[in-house]
Amino acid sequence: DKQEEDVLRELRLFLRNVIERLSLDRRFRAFTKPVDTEEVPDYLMVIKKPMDFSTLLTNIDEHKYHTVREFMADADLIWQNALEYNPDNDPIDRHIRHRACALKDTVRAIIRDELDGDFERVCEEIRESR
Ligand SMILES: CC(=O)c1csc(NC(=O)C2C[NH2+]C2)n1
Repeated sequence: DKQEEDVLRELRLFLRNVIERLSLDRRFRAFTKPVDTEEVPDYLMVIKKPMDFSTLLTNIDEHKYHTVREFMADADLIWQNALEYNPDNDPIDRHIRHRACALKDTVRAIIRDELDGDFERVCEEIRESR
């Protein structure tokens, strides 16, 4: 109904704003677009569900996320994939793991500080009612 569509529209606006702010952070540049499988040919053999900021944005615009929890499941893939694909003790792997952990902490802090628990509960109620 109208009020429910207003809630879901507010959810999309909030999630787009989170992605926009993450995309402006230079530490997270490697996470802005899908990994180029021409440059990194074995990536899809290791990582089963690639994710990046541009894909999250497309998903938001396609109304794929009805709750913040659903969005977080995909957003967490970005840093989880980076930790999995970069396990070695070499400087490049360690640098991207450090950025992956910074992404994990940054997303959690934004959600903790800026998402009203009552708003997420309304989103979950709408989801369960459908
Ligand atoms: C986005 C992401 O996790 C990514 C892109 S390239 C990369 N890692 C490397 O290129 C090599 C350094 N050891 C593997 N990781």
